[in-house]
This record gives sequence, C-alpha cells and structure tokens, in this order.
Amino acid sequence: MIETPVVDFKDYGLNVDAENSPTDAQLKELAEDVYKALTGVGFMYIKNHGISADLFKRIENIGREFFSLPQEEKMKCSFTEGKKYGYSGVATQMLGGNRDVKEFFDYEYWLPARWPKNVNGFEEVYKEMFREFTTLFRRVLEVMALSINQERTFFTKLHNTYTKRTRTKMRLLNYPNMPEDFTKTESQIRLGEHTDWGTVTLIAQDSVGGLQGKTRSGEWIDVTPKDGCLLVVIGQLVQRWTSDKLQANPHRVMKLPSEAEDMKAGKNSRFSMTYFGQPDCEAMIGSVGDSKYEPINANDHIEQRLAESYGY
Ligand SMILES: O=C(O)CCC(=O)C(=O)O
Ligand SMILES: [Fe+2]
Repeated sequence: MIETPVVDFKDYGLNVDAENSPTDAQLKELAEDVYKALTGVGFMYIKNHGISADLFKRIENIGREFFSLPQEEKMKCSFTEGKKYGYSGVATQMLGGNRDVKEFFDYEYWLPARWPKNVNGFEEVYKEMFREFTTLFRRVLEVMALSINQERTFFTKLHNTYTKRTRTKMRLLNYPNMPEDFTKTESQIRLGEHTDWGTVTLIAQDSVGGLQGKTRSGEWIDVTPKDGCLLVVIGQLVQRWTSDKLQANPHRVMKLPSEAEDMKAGKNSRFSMTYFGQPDCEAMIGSVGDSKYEPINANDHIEQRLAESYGY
C-alpha cells in the first residue's frame, strides 16, 4: 500500500536559526528528498519542522473552545459581505460539487479580523501560529525551488507576506457531528475533492482521520494522521509556475470513521488547521521553461476561485 512519504526537515526546520543555517550539501540533500516525494506520490509529510508541540496544543485548545461556543456567539465573528474571512458555518462552501460539512475560522494578514471576545488568548495564539507557519512556509518554498534546479529565492521573492498585500490565509477547521437536519446527497462526504488555489498549503490534523490525497498516479490514499508531522500540499499556482513539473494535489475529507456507513451523528468531531500560502497580490505568475501557461495575476486567480466555491 502506498503511504505518504515523510521528509525530515531537521536541517532547515525552525529550530535552525540564521547562524546555524544549513550547508549547501545539507540543502541539496533535502531538496533531493523533496523532489522524490513531490514527483513520486506528489505530496509529503514533513517532520522536525520545528513548530513546537506546545503551540499546536495551545491553538487546538483555543480552536476547540471557539467551535464549542453557541452558534450565535460564533456568528459574531462572521462577515456577511463576501464571506472571505472570520467564521463560516456548516455548508457555506462547496468544493468539487460537495456541500462541505465543516465550519471554519479564517484569518488573512491583510484583511480586518473579527476575533472572538470570549476565548482567552485567541488572537495572540492565532497570530503566533501564523508567524511560525509563514517562516516555515518560506523555507519549504526555498527547498522546493532548489528541488527543481531554480535559485533558492525563485518562489519566495514573490512572497513578501508582511510588506506586500497577499491573500495568504490561516484557517482553523472543525468537522462537527453530522447535523440532524442536513440534507445529504448520495455521494456526501465531509470536504469535496479539490486542489488548493495558492502556492503551497501546510495542513495539521488531529488523530481522527478521514483525509485522503490523490497520488500522481491517480490513486486515492489515506493520509493517516502522524504525530508531529505537517502535510505539504502543492497548489494550483505552483503547478502553473512550474509548467506542471510540480503538480497540485487533489485531496478530500471522507466520512469520519465514526460515521462510516450512514453519516449519522458521529461521536467525535475532527479538528484541523491549514495555512494557505499565496504570493503577493500583484504578482504575475508565469511559468518556467516551455511556458505552458499564460501569466495570471495572483489576486485575480484567488478571487475567481472564491467566487466559484461560495457561489456569489
Ligand atoms: O481538513 C483538512 O484536513 C483539509 C482541509 C482542506 O483541504 C482545505 O480546507 O482546503
Ligand atoms: Fe485543501
């Protein structure tokens, strides 16, 4: 059975500071491992990424506390105009023809936020995690650039997260017990098949399971939760940028294990977290080498995808 490859980031994880930056040889070896994973199965786990277990615990705690609030409390963090950030309830987003049974909280660095008032430390922990993810994301992009024989800053020079407007987003997700009044379709799953829209997504999930990824050879495999590992998924913009050398990975969340057959209310909800990395809004994403794709503007691209998936 095919499994998600695990790449060891110990030489370039967040525990490695500037003074101990990796040698060229270490980076080359890491880039080779990344290339093997991303052109083999197509997506990868990374371990020893250096984001502390303590921070993951803290964000999971505030996330679970938030999602357990009464619906009217959560709705105070929602934006009716555009539904692009803040809180969104079950069935607001449609992916791959599936009305998703998930609720989520979104934060974009360059957009106003509506933080929950009744969850202690929510904003601080969220922002701390965002900063950690951003640093790690940049390192992953650098190694990916080396893996396809480009200069190290090939992707990152168009990712100026803190100084130029970007649509980079961090999301907390909860897949709650199946609501009694939810009208299921025959092929109903929790999160429909899709590829992510940006450059690279980092995903952390709890131990419940249900996430699947489609391999480069077209087979669906379970992305079994692995302690201390983060999933790295390539998005549509990297696929365009590299003329399909690196490809966006279809993924989905199936019925939760506790509701396997009939999707009646399960006993356990599922909690996950995503960092959707995006380039600068102004960036024109072209492609390498044979220029398979016309250059597109990064912000136009995400606006179009948002419109399709929320139906507005
Ligand atoms: O919940 C997950 O594990 C994955 C979520 C996801 O793929 C997405 O929100 O794009
Ligand atoms: Fe996704």
